[in-house]
Amino acid sequence: MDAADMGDDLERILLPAERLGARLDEIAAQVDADYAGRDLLLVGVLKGAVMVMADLARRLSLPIEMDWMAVSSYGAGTTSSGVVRILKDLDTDLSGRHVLIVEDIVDSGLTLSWLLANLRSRGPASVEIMTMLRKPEAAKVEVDVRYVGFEIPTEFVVGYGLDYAEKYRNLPFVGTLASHVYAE
Ligand SMILES: O=P(O)(O)OC[C@H]1O[C@H](OP(=O)(O)OP(=O)(O)O)[C@H](O)[C@@H]1O
Ligand code: HPA
Ligand SMILES: [Mg+2]
Repeated sequence: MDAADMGDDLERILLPAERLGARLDEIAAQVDADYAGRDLLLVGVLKGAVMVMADLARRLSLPIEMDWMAVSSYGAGTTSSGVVRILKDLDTDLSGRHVLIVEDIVDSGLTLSWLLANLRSRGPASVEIMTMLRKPEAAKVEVDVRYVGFEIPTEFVVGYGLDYAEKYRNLPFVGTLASHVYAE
């Protein structure tokens, strides 16, 4: 799916695919340097982080493991309920592991602050966060994020894994939707 397939549903492209890829090249180089000589476990947060997890993992030279967690705070809407539920837990025992949580977006920060506390309670050697997008002005709680792709304005965005009512995850770019989409 690309912009041309969206008709008038697309408002504007915030981050084209080339910028996302170029930024991931830089972040992967940093992660490779920071975790050299250590065993790294990437924990992707389903479903939004699927694209960034796949694209980051492929850029790393380090051997890594990947695991997945599904938590939900948004349901089908555009604002966080603040209530986080585990829909799927990790298969991996975190004790003594170096963990890098991979996320598509930190918006209110509620999902990640909850997840960080949850994973830290499992006895890992370290837990850090990589997120492709962050909305600094939307933060309800401050979360210490080690690697940030881009800071974006407080607008609801879709694409590159991010959905509105489960749609638009397969756009290669990050963009905003025309207001009529939300009214339908
Ligand atoms: O900082 P916050 O305000 O908590 O928002 C960020 C979270 O919300 C989205 O997940 P969502 O619950 O929509 O699940 P999804 O990834 O399956 O779309 C997104 O993928 C983050 O996990
Ligand atoms: O801006 C957003 N778009 C899609 N999903 C989200 N989950 C948190 N913020 C967003
Ligand atoms: Mg969502």
